[in-house]
Amino acid sequence: MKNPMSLAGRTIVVTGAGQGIGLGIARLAIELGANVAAVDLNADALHSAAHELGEHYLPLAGSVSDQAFVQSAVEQAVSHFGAVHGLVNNAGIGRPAMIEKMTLEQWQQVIDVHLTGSFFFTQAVGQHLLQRARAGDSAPGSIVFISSDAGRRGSLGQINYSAAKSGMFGMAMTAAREWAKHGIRANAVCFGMVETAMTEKVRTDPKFLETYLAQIALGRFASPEEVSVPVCFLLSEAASYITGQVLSVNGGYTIAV
Ligand SMILES: NC(=O)C1=CN([C@@H]2O[C@H](COP(=O)(O)OP(=O)(O)OC[C@H]3O[C@@H](n4cnc5c(N)ncnc54)[C@H](O)[C@@H]3O)[C@@H](O)[C@H]2O)C=CC1
Ligand SMILES: CC(C)c1ccc(C(=O)O)c(O)c1O
Repeated sequence: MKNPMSLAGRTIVVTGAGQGIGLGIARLAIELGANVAAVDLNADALHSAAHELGEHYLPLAGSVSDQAFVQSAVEQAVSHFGAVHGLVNNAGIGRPAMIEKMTLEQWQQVIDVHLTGSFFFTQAVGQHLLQRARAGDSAPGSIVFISSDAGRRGSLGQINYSAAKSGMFGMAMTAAREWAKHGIRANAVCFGMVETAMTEKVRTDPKFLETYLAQIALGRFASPEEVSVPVCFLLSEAASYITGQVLSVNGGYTIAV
């Protein structure tokens, strides 16, 4: 029997793949047999992973909030690998400030990357998946939106980020509803605290550290490697009956029915 978690012969676009969780997802997807079109603003980071990840890895440097770049990145992925079967909207930034002090620039930068960037990629990849569906492919692909518990329960100093991460749920559910009849699935994954550069300040500040750890049922933060597994699961045929869902991967930071 074929391993249902296999991504053999699939091409996945991963945004924010230069480091952290995105790089973890790219590595695991390739290990599971996929080709990965890796998108990031940081060209040096992308190119330094190229040697390790080999011929199944296509680095594409640019911003997710530049629509012309997004269109061209998806075209390059299709022409290089033949088709695209999956998308992970992972690129993210934080621009923290308390509500009363947040500038419009801080608000807008976060919205542009998380929401507008994910919209551009979902639209461009979605158009390609729809084309394949119309040509007879009954399961053309799967889209994963990377969200956060900040979008479920709020996060101090992050009204921009929390709004963007709640928005990822809405985008996943809408894409799932619009495209289910074409066999295209869309889900969101909601992470708790993962050990990456993005959270270094919070994780290493004794003032925040104890408060956070005390709220996580498993009592520890996650590694980028372990949170990449459920993302690849959702991209794979093992998740063929899962769409429109928000999967928490947070060590029990939020527990609810
Ligand atoms: N680290 C954590 O604890 C959590 C992270 N997340 C989400 O996971 C995703 C990945 O986060 P991390 O790996 O922790 O962050 P990170 O800061 O280590 O990596 C983010 C990557 O996105 C890239 N990026 C930023 N803006 C971009 C743009 N405009 N276009 C293309 N690439 C861009 C950066 O260059 C970087 O390589 C983000 O969406 C984040 O919000 C969600 C919950 C918790
Ligand atoms: C509330 C979630 C887990 C959270 C908290 C803090 C940060 C950060 O400092 O960047 C995040 O990115 C989060 O997703």
